Amino acid sequence: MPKKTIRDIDISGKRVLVRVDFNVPLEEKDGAMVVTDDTRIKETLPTLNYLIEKGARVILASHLGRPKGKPDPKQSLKPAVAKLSDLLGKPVAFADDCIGNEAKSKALALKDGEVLVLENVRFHAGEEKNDAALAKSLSELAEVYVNDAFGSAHRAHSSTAGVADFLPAVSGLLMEKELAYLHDELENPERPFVVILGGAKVNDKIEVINRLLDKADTIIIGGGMAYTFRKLVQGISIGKSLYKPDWEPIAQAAIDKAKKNGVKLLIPVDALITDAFDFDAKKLGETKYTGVNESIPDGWEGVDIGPESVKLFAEEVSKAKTVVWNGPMGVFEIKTSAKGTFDIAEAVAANSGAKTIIGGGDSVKAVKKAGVANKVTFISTGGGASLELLEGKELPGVAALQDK
Ligand SMILES: Nc1ncnc2c1ncn2[C@@H]1O[C@H](COP(=O)(O)OP(=O)(O)O)[C@@H](O)[C@H]1O
Ligand SMILES: O=C(OP(=O)(O)O)[C@H](O)COP(=O)(O)O
Repeated sequence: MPKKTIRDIDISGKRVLVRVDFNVPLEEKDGAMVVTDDTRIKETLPTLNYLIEKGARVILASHLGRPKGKPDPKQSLKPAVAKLSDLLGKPVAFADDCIGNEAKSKALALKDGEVLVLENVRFHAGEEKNDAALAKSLSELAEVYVNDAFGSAHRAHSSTAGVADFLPAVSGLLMEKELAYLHDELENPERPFVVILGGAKVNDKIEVINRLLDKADTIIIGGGMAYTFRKLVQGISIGKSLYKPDWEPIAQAAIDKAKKNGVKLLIPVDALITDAFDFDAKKLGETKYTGVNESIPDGWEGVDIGPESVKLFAEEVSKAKTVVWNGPMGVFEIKTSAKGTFDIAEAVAANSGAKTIIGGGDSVKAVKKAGVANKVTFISTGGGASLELLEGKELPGVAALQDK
């Protein structure tokens, strides 16, 4: 059922609470946090400019990172505010808490066309629990709620879903664009349909594989979840690579279902490994490639796929007619472990005969860093959200909005 958008309601002069997904990659530079990929901010500009032109008073809410329900200066939205102000070419106000007196008085002080950003909603433990009291407090800042956070639409949280119980709720233009494209293009994808999964959010994504096995012809697995599969299929030991015992039965069920459904499940056959990994300092210790199907020694961990895996995956990608990719193949933020991700980005971009869709905050950053973003068909701001849409799930952030 199509949802009402900001075009369907009168918003001039109204205070409008817009949930955006400004969960952008940050890096520390000279002691300050800076945005290293502004795609998610840029993509909200059509909505924000529309609201500004119509004279709405715009209040933006977002999460950033996973701060575990309490304030963490490293996960503040302030760097995103600086970026937004540059992009809009006007000042943007900021409130240090998403609810409370400061947020209220700053929201009430807004004039037509002015913009206020609220601090990270996940600084409150209620956000991820979809706490009604938090949703109500957020709703009291505004007269209308707009959800433009496609990247978070698979989360049923206070600011993505709960708040819609208290305000008229419609979709923003980015949300509308993402849903229209992904829904239409992926309903009956041209085959072979190849899905590439990677990244670090294994808890979220490993569950998705099961349902994608009913849709895709090939599923390629790289990134953090590959090691559980390699342990099971190749019988190798995986050192201290990303792994949880809970993932084993889920991976085994996927392996069995792939066989039953005749879906090709491709996993890496080699890896770049390191004996020390400090993500914040962007540093690896000693690194080396393993041989094919070789175990990873104790104390070492896989941080990228190796050259033989790249060959295997690229060959499969070259034969596809539709490719959906979410999740980097390795820790691409560090130069030494970026090659696998960049090589796969090149392989996806090289298949000009296929529809190629890349989704997710970090995946999009990786494809841009690889310099091939203009060669893919569609860039989505949502990773988990696009996968859940592809699975056929109803996204709670969309379900909460008014039908047309
Ligand atoms: N083998 C690995 N070990 C640890 N982290 C990894 C590994 N492979 C990829 N990553 C990390 O995964 C992160 C992105 O994961 P995720 O958030 O799931 O992707 P997206 O934001 O595109 O949805 C990147 O920061 C990358 O460094
Ligand atoms: O970055 C996001 O998702 P993604 O990594 O799947 O693209 C969204 O902002 C959701 O963040 P979350 O996975 O911490 O809920």
